[in-house]
Amino acid sequence: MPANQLGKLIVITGPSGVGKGTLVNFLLQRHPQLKLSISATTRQPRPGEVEGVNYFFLNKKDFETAILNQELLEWAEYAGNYYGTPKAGVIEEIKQGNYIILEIELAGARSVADLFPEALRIFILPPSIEELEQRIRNRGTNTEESIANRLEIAQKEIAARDEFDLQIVNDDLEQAIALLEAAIFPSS
Ligand SMILES: Nc1nc2c(ncn2[C@@H]2O[C@H](COP(=O)(O)OP(=O)(O)O)[C@@H](O)[C@H]2O)c(=O)[nH]1
Ligand SMILES: Nc1ncnc2c1ncn2[C@@H]1O[C@H](COP(=O)(O)OP(=O)(O)O)[C@@H](O)[C@H]1O
Repeated sequence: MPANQLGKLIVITGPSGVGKGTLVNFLLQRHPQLKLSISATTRQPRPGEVEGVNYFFLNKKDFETAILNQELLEWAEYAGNYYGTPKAGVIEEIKQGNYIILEIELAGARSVADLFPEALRIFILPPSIEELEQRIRNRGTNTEESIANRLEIAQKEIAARDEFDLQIVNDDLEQAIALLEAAIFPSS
C-alpha cells in the first residue's frame, strides 16, 4: 500500500463472541466512509444471516476452487470451516483510497500483516474469559460443542494479542467504539 494510503486497511481480530460484529456495525453506521469486506465461508448460515450481506456462503468445493483460482486475499480454517477474504473488492477499495475493514481471525490477520505491513491491526479483548463465554451463550447461535471449541480457540488467539498494533477491551461498548474511532481517524 502506498504511504499516502496508510491506515486505510483495517484488520479487526479477536475471539468469537468478544463483540467484533457489534463494534463493526456501530462503526459502519456512524462512518459511511468505512466499508466492510464481506467474507466467503463454508459455515452454515445462522438464522437471519443473508447471503452477500453477512457472508458469501459457499460449499467446500466452490471455496476450494476460489483458493485455487487465487480469488482470496487470505483464507483460514476455523472451527472446521473455511473463511476467506475475496481479493478483488479489497484491492479495488485500497486503489480508490477508501477505508476497508476486514473482520477476520488470527491466521488471516497474520497473512494480511505479511501482505500489507502498513495495515492497522486491532485486537479486541473481552473483559474476562467468563464474560466471553457469557456473551457467546447469550447470543444463542452456537451449540455446546461449538461454544467449547470457540473458547478453546479464544485462549490461543488472546495469547497472540501482542502481535497487534492496538488492543482494545470491549467492556463498555461506547468506550470501545471511541477507542476504535480514535485509532482509525487519528486526527479527528
Ligand atoms: N481468516 C479469516 N477469518 C474470517 C473471515 N471472515 C470471518 N472470519 C473469522 O472467522 C471466525 C468465525 O466467524 P463466525 O463463524 O461468523 O463466528 P463468530 O465470530 O462466532 O460470530 C471469526 O473469528 C471471524 O472473525 C475471513 O474472511 N478470513
Ligand atoms: N460491550 C459489550 N457488552 C456486553 N455485551 C456485548 C458487548 N459487545 C457485544 N456484546 C454482545 O456479545 C455478543 C457477541 O457479540 P458479536 O458482535 O456477535 O461478537 P463477535 O462478532 O466477536 O463474534 C452479542 O450478543 C452482543 O450483543
